[in-house]
Amino acid sequence: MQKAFATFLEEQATLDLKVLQRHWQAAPRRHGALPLYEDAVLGRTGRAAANTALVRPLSGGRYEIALSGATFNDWVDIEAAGRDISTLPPDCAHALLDAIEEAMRARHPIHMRAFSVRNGVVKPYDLVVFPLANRWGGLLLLAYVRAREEQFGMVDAIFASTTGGLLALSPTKNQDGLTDDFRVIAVNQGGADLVLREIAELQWQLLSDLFPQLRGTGALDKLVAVHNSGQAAEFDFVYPGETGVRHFSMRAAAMNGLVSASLFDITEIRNREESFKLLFQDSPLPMVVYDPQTLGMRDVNLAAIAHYGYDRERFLNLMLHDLLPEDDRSSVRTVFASGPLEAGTDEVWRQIKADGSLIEARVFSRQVDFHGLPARLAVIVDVTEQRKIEARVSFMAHHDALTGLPNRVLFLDELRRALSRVHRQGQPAAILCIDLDCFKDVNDTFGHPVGDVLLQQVSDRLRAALRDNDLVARLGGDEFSVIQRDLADAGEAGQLAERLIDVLSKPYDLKGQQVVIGASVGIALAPTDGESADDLLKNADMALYRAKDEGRGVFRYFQSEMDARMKARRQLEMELRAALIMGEFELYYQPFVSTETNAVTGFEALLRWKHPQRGMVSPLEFIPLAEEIGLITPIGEWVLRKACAEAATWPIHMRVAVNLSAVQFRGHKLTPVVASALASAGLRPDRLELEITESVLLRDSQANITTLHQLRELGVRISMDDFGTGYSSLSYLRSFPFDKIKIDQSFVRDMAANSGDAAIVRAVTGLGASLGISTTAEGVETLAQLEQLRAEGCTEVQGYFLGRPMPSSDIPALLAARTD
Ligand SMILES: Nc1nc2c(ncn2[C@@H]2O[C@H](COP(=O)(O)O[C@H]3[C@@H](O)[C@H](n4cnc5c(=O)[nH]c(N)nc54)O[C@@H]3COP(=O)(O)O)[C@@H](O)[C@H]2O)c(=O)[nH]1
Repeated sequence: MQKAFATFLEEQATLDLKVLQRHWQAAPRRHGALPLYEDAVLGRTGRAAANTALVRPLSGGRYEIALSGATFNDWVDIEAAGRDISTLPPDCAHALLDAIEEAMRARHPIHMRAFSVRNGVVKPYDLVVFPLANRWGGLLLLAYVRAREEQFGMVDAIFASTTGGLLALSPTKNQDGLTDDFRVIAVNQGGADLVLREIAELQWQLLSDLFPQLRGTGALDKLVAVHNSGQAAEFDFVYPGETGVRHFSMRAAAMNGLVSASLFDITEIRNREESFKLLFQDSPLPMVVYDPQTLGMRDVNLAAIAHYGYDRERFLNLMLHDLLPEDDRSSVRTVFASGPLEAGTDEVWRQIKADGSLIEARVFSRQVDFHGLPARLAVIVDVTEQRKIEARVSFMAHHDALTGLPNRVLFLDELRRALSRVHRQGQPAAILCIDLDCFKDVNDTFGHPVGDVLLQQVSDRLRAALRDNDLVARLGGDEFSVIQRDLADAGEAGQLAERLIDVLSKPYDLKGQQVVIGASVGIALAPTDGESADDLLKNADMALYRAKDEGRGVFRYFQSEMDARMKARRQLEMELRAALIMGEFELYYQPFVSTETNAVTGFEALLRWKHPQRGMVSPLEFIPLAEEIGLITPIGEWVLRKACAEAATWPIHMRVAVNLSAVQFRGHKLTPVVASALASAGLRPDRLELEITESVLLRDSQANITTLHQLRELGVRISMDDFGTGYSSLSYLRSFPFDKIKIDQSFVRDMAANSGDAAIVRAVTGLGASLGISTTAEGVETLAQLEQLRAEGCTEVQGYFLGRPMPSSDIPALLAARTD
């Protein structure tokens, strides 16, 4: 019945509003202006008059209520006529002003929903504002309000909408008349959801019946205390429910004999806190929580205590920057306080431990909530060891392990830096390349460990001889290089070179061995001798090459013509490599003849290079280069195989002599190669004579003598070439039992004129005879020389007089001619 009446009223009101709207629309308008108040409203509002108010604009954006009906006054809860709208209750004033301004802008009636709140009850209204013209000019506005049926209490709204639990609890007494439990009077949906029940299941029930374990949590006692004391309280409790342990937070207040309580599930927060605690305290990584404002420590984990060595109490009294050395504190304070390290940092901080030792650490920090306050959690990764290793690796990458000097990589970096300084400041610099003379001999004679000591002593001397501004590096082997910065003139580089040669030429004490070596130096000047670091180094190296070439123990400045020579050498090197592949080598054969029978006893194989453009190239030109670049090994093997193969076609008593370079003795491959050459050719080993020079006995002498013995075991003959030209030829005869001594052609050439040479020839032949070693004299160019050698008892002779080196094709003719 009541509902039907309400609907009736609603319909009436709607009708009234429609009437007003129709009048406003139907009213005449002049020139599109708004309808006049007199035409649209005056005497036409009828029943709606109670719901309306006539509003008049004042100056300064203010509005006054000129007339107001009873329903309108109810809405604003005041007699509105004659009032400035701004003095009405704010809920109505705001709604009215919004609608008025909108209607004036739109020049059209505006319909809005407005609310009034009285005594916690919210009432919705329809508010319609009609803009009108005033007959005297200006505007008028008609405001119409109509209450809507629905209305609701504010408390109900909050009660229904909050997801937290809200409860109204009525205390119950026990037999002793004391409050010890509560009955649920009201509970919202949020509360029911929290405890996983329906509202109907909870209402009017005792808490202890609903939640039997609640008493054990202490929560019931606290509610009783709130009721008894009238004091509100806030507390947390843990409830061991059917679905697992849950954490709740409760706020309770006593109210008119009831207790109202709000309940929140804080299980997730507590779990998060627990896992944070677990991750924090049990983490093997040192961690601290600090206040981003004061940098004071809030918490430290066990790993941090162990790592820094402070006890917990002392640690917690520290500020974050107390962990840093004095010098770093001010800058770090800003960095850590502003907290730019959200995702971690590449920066490494120095830190001090309780015992004063310094560590290096990376600090990763992020914002955390610590017991409800903003804080930063810093994870500390100690990188001290890693940094030491990195530093060591970097040092090793840039320094020579034996001497500790910068290596080639660092040297070139420094050279580039020096060069840009030269370009910037215009003051020249010099690069000095130093090579030790006779270092190889020391190594070969005394072994590598002694060679290493020598290199260390050389490094020390070089370091000591230089200014702080200069730099010395070991580029490899016995090669050192110096950067001499800020030269006053080019002469300074020469003076330094002289000083270095002098310093390095002084005797060394190597594990009790007194050794003297020398040094050669090549100098290139920046910027004149090269644009780049590589060019300068290359040119200094070229100058060094020249210094070594010109007698060692000297220094040479780079000159541009050296470059041309070096280029020519490089060209030769390239062509030499190609020659072997292209088959441009040939063997010529020079006979040696018995002084006793005048018969040819064999031939010496002599290498020739038939260059497609340059013609025949002398071995004197290319063999040293082939030795230097290691190409002599394959070339020598080719000579051996070819000579053996051709000798196998000669009369059976004839031998072939093959020259061996000392380089061919390296690598222990010589004996198998000789054996293979003999086997492939089918040549009897005693028909092969291997000629060696003293260089074979100088370098790696012991290993080479072993190889000579192995060759001898094959049945091959070994002869000593160029005898008498070396420093200790006689001593070589002691080190290996040679089959033949070849007297150097320099003695033969001047034998007639120089009695000294004749005496040497006589001594060598006599020595050979007494040791049972045959002697061959080289370079016999005249009959007189031949006769003299025969008279001295020389066994064999060789030279242009007896036959020049010839292609193998000429051998049959030569042999035929000599037997005729
Ligand atoms: N490791 C190798 N060394 C080799 C090989 N082939 C040659 N050589 C060495 O090259 C040097 C120069 O040799 P070459 O130009 O062939 O000169 C030899 C003869 O032509 C020359 N000779 C011979 N008789 C005379 C003479 O009466 N007068 C004169 N002015 N020169 C003469 O002497 C060179 C032979 O010398 P040697 O070896 O000491 O017997 C030279 O050192 C060769 O050894 C090779 O395959 N491997």
